[in-house]
Amino acid sequence: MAGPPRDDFGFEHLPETDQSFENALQKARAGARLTVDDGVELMTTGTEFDGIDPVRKELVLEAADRRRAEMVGDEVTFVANLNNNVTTACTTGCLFCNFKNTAHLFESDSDIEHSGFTKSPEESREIVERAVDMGIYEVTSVSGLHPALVLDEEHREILESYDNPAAEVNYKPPAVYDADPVSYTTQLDAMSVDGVHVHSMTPEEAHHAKRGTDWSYEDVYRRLADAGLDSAPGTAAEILVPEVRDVICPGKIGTDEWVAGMEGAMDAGLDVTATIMYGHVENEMHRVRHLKVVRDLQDRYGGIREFVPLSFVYQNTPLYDRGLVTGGASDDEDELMIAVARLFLDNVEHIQSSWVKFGNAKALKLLNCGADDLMGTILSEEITKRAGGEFGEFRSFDDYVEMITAIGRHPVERSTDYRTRRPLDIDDGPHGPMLGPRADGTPMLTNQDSPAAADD
Ligand SMILES: C[S@@+](CC[C@H](N)C(=O)[O-])C[C@H]1O[C@@H](n2cnc3c(N)ncnc32)[C@H](O)[C@@H]1O
Ligand SMILES: Nc1c(NC[C@H](O)[C@H](O)[C@H](O)CO)[nH]c(=O)[nH]c1=O
Ligand SMILES: N[C@@H](Cc1ccc(O)cc1)C(=O)O
Ligand code: SF4
Repeated sequence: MAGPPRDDFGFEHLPETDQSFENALQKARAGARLTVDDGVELMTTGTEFDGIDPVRKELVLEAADRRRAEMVGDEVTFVANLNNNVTTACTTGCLFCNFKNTAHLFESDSDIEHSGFTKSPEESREIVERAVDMGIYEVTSVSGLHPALVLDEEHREILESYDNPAAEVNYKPPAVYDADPVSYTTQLDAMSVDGVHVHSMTPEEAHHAKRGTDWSYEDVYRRLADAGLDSAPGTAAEILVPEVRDVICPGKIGTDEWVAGMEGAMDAGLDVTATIMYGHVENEMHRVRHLKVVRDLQDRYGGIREFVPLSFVYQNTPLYDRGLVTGGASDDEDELMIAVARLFLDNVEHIQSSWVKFGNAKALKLLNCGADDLMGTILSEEITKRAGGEFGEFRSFDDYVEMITAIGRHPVERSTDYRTRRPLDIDDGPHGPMLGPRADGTPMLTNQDSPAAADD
């Protein structure tokens, strides 16, 4: 597993508890609320010895699978969606991320080649238009923290009023860059094609959208919602324990700020998701403490629609290049992450198995370890691919129906908030989306599969 360096960080929080595995398992089976120590016992299959005990692991997975069946039944959901990320330019420098390109490479006077992009609002709109024609329900959009990107023109005026905006508030005017991302509100408005659901603005991005002002997260999310935002992704969470963030993303907002951002989004009336990015330098105590932060937030607010465990994709990342990790999570760790998330988060209904991170075979296996959602069609992917992930960028509705039916579960197309659901029958193919604003059941085709491309 992620190897020897994990012991080298001098962490204060270690996977040590006063609980026993047997007690923790008994509580989990009885549906009692788990403590952090209970969670750590389950996640490690017992802290009294090193390594995963295969027999105990099966008992944890079984308990989680049973809990999933009790909480949400045998349906497996997925959403017809598109990822449309606006820019890869970022000034934050997280060590697990290969999505970003250093923002100064995008400046007009830089002649260093790079593989990044910045889309204009018009380009974003065209991309979303095409996907809405294909039947998508949702567009997911997450971006780097581009110095010219502002909430709106009022925000730009405030940032320009600083004496030295680049140093004080991480702002440079669009004229400095080859391409202008304009503003978050303009981009969201451009992506709101025919009322398609716009899922965007992580707490990190919301923090960027309020830099240099005294605006609250709620104010910012309200303005974003007015521009077309429907819900917010709870990425940027990584591991919500300061000593881990200090190692993997020292330039990022802290744990409290992430929680404040999520609260602001929910105060503004938006649904959110929550995530964990695991399998790097952190240990099981960090993972379960993270789950506790999410469970406490959900106790207070109730707006977290799903929890998404993102297994760290290590290949092309600075963490791996610099020898801080030697790999990602093992299969056992992925299974136990999903299972303990299901058992610990007794107040979050849906746990996502992310095929883009796990591949089909493991993603299906994880549906028997506590997960009940199989992500979305996405049509395009940059974060995982650029980090070295190899599981592609598209799953068709027929793929979904076949895979989910093959494991004896029931495929269901969902809305982002899970409130609208449409069961699919394997005998009624070919299958396509029905919930999007222009969806009519026609199968979605990617450029690669389209008849036009085949003629080339
Ligand atoms: C790339 S950022 C984009 C949005 C914004 N810049 C932010 O940080 O919130 C979105 C999320 O992708 C995930 N991510 C980035 N690199 C990853 C990797 N190598 N493996 C798994 N997840 C990754 C992280 O959880 C991160 O918060
Ligand atoms: N877009 C990606 C997701 N998840 C999006 C979800 O499918 C869903 O639409 C959203 O969470 C709201 O319910 N998950 C990934 O792991 N990678 C993506 O690129
Ligand atoms: N796009 C993010 C994942 C993501 C986005 C939105 C979510 O709601 C959940 C997860 C990634 O690939 O890592
Ligand atoms: S995770 Fe987000 S903030 Fe961090 S470097 Fe990548 S794009 Fe930038």
